Amino acid sequence: MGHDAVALPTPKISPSMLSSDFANLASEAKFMEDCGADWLHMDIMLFYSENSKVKRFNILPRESKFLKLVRLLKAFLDCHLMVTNPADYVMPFAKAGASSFTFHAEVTKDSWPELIKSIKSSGMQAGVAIKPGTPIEDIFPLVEGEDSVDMVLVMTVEPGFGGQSFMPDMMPKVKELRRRYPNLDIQVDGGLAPSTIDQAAAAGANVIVAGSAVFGAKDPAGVIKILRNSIERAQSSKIFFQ
Ligand SMILES: O=C(CO)[C@H](O)[C@H](O)COP(=O)(O)O
Ligand SMILES: [Fe+2]
Repeated sequence: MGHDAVALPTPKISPSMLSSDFANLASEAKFMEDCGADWLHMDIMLFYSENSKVKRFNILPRESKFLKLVRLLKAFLDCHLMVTNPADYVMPFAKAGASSFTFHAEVTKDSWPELIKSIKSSGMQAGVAIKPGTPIEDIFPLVEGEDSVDMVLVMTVEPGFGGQSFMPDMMPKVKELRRRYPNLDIQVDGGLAPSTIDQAAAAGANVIVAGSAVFGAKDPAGVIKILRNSIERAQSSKIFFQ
């Protein structure tokens, strides 16, 4: 099938709640929806804490109050789990109303198929994330296998913090994914902003996480529009297939 016949996945803008006012999560979520957000991105970080013994986490997995509030808004909750034991989080997140569950490829090599199966059978979409140092080839089996993921998240910063600089050298990974899988949801996370979005769009990303660029803007709705327009432009020109 030529690329002209391929239905490219729709652009989705997913503001990262990591940059929101945690004391007012529900109203911040509603505000993002009003600004045109498609999804809401939630970061759950216990990744480093378990190794370094530094307890650092953002939204407690068992604290489902926020998830329930957002469920009332019928938002799509895009959950990015930077945890070393993602299987333990599947049921709590499914029960709390998460829409998608993205785990890190670096942590669960032995149990990928079981993990994906359990995420999907509990009613969530499954995603796999890779850190900047992880080669893209590592996750091809997860996209092609019988129990395959719905989305690949290419980290464009080292996981851990909002407000870091976008890593353009991650774009060849995105480009390779888009070339191989024209209709896969490809997410980029870290440092996405009006100044960096065109690089991600040209590489073929269609799901854009942005925290500081959206929440720190005077006009968050305007920023969301700029991000979306860039993806739409790249998709209509099919620049990433050239
Ligand atoms: O996963 C993350 C950090 O590990 C965040 O989603 C990401 O950093 C978003 O923040 P920003 O857009 O400000 O870079
Ligand atoms: Fe994230």
